[in-house]
Amino acid sequence: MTSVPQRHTYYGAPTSSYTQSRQSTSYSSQKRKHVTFGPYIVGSTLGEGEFGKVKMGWSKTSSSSMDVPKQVAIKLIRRDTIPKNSEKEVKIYREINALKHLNHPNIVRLEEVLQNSKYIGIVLEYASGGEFYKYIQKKRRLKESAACRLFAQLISGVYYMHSKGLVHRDLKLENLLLDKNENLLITDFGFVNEFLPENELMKTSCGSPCYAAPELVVTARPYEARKADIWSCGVIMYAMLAGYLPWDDDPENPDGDDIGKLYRYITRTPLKFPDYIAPVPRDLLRAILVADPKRRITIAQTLHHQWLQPHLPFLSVMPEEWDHVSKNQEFLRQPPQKGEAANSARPRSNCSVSSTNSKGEKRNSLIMDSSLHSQPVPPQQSQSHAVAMPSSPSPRLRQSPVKSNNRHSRSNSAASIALQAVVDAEREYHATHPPFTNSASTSALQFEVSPHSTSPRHYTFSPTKTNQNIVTSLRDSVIIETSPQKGSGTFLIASSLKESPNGTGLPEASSVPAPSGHKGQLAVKGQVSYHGTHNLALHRRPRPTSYHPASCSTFCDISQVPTLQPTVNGEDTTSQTQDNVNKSTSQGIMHRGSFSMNKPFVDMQIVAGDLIKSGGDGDTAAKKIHDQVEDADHRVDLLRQRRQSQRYSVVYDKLFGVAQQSEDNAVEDAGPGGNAVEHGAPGASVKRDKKRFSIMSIYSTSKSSVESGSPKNEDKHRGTDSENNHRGSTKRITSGQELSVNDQQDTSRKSSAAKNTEPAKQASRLKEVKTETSRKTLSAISKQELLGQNSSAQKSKVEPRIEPEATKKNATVQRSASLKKPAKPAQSRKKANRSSVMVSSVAASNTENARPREQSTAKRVIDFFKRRSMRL
Ligand SMILES: Nc1ncnc2c1ncn2[C@@H]1O[C@H](COP(=O)(O)OP(=O)(O)OP(=O)(O)O)[C@@H](O)[C@H]1O
Repeated sequence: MTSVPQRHTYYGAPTSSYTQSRQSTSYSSQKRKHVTFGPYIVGSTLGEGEFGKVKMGWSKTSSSSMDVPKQVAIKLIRRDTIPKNSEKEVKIYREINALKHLNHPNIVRLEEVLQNSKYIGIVLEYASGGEFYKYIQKKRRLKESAACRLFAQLISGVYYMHSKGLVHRDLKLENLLLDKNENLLITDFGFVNEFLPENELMKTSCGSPCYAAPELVVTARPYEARKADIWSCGVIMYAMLAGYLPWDDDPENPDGDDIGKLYRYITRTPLKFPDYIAPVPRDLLRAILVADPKRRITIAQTLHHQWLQPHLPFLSVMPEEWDHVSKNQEFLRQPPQKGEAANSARPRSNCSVSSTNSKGEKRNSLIMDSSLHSQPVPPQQSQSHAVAMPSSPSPRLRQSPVKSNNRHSRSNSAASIALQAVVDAEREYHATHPPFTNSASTSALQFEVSPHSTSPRHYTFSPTKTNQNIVTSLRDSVIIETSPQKGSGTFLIASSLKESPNGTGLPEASSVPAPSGHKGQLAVKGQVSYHGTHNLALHRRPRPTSYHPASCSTFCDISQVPTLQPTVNGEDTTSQTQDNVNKSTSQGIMHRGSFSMNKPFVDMQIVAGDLIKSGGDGDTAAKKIHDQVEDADHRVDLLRQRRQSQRYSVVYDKLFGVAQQSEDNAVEDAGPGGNAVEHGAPGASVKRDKKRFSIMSIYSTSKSSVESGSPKNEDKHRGTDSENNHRGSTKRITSGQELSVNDQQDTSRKSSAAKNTEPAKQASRLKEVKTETSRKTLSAISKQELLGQNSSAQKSKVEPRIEPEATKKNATVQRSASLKKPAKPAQSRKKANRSSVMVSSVAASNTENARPREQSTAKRVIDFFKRRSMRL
């Protein structure tokens, strides 16, 4: 099974009381150094791409001491690896310029772009849900409802992008991430390009073989880029539902390495479906995955396909609405921080994060002909898109609640408020509609043109009684209103929904034509159960992201690329930034032709230092993280002290030798940073994380051993090296049951004999009798100890059920961490859960209960020897 990186969750700052108590002592005395980049503390590596590493980052500043530092993903690109006027440079600038213009909840948000003498840092919204393809791998395939929701998000994002005149051209599972609420985020805009209404055909064949539309590969003719994006969306949809890629079963080309063969196969072989894909999604897939781009469904038609009907309220939000909402929301949540430029205001975000650590596995993006098709050099004004502060926030937005538990909502997203509105509408819709009723009632969608005399680009918000009405104006000055009708079970969409003849990508008129040749598919009446239990084994091994390395060479004719602008120094940037802030205030959305592949120097901020280490003084985020690390250190110290205090007694070591060994592992593994990983401190390495999980697995074995409660069970674990650890910990719990009283007597006899060698030689027979007596006494103590140990083992067994508050909290943390671990069979997952509980109980007994008990035991042993030597 493919391994999915282990995740850990950041639970924010330590509790205030703890922070306060530690602040005064350790923090001030010991300044930790953090790697920083501009205003961010740089943490662990999230992934690696073509351009370099993507690092986790924490904003150093937060508005109050209780605020959790904002997390971001920083794509760090070494400047010396980007040759001037190279394809690489173009890709980077493309990405930055595109992201600057895109404000959609399903498109990764660009926070800012920073640079210093060594690096360019693209600061992005942090996608804590990880990579989408791993999510599918973990689940094997998605349930239809989940796939539908995520596909709706994908389509909404792509539609938005197209409406801005941009095409992604490299849509694939690997370029999709998930946020903390499992919402989709489109990322990696390195191949993005602008299409112009009068010239929207492109020549550059880019993308990834398995996701690239056939017209990109089989012909050299210019292609319609939007249609190519739709094809890729179809492949993604198929992968979500099937658990593997379409046309992935050519026996002559099993790995798809031969791209020529792959595309011949694609164009000649009809699309096949596993039987668990229901008719309605099949219909959509058949409409999308049409080799002839002219016959392929448009994105506007896709929006209104029956399969996406449950998400129509969401899909009906117009691009302008996203821009408007996002601008307002930015304003509402980003009060400029002290000493910060207005355009670098950083929104606060809540942090439930996980870390993935994937190596760049996706180097297969393909460029077959990178000559840009008579692409005019974008006008200079296009570079003037700094973050703008809107004049006044919408009062409606201020009132809108954002509920965290909604699926479409992202509390830290650019447009979560609007999302919230559509989520509510969707919920309303779901309440009155059984999910995925497969009837031919497309007429249930009633389209109604409501002409409105508002001026172009004028946004109208209806007075909101509830969040269920979203009124927005279209470019052609028509109000679109989505209003689920209570009671009637009818969903009304009043809109113009016209595909604009100039290719702006707006939806087509009221009737949604069924894809040619597939009308019959829609006419399935009655309810169809979609969630059949078909056996995946019938199909080929699912390869959701099986990826076929490009067999053709990747090249780029950079002679066609517009000349890049010279590097701009910091002073210029400053003056231009202000200028552009002023300009962009009036720029709501991106105008056609404003996209630029030139260096986006406007938004770049110059940051001091080259990923320098800086002191954390006065740095709230650093302080919090430091405290967490301190906390970990402190706990480790306690463990070490405890261990040392136990060493003075040979008998003690003999009695608890195995337990000590096991604990040693724990001490080593829970070394400084072990806890830091748990709390997400910067620099927490995956290695440490692994160690933490290995501790968990050790205790997992212990637990099962305790549960079985028999030495036989323990024997099963004997054998390999790795199992020896398990064995050790098993003994820790079961030693009381395993060691017989006789063994203990022997042990104590030997140790006392060792101590008594000298006196014994000189002693008379009378003394030997005394020694015999003392041996008996020791046996008695050993028995007592043994009983104590047994009861301790029993206690560990019971403790999970009667956890103190702190322990419970700990257990919850551990549980959630282990649940996020790689996909495992149900049984082993259960085991992991149990192990989490064990860890917390053992930890609790280590720190609280066990210490006083062990000290008194040791004292008793010492006392015994004292008494004995006195007697001797
Ligand atoms: N915003 C983000 N949040 C979390 N992780 C991210 C984010 N962006 C990127 N990553 C991680 O970093 C990895 C590499 O990022 P990305 O694909 O953007 O780099 P790249 O250099 O553009 O790669 P590519 O070769 O695909 O263009 C991703 O696979 C993902 O694991």
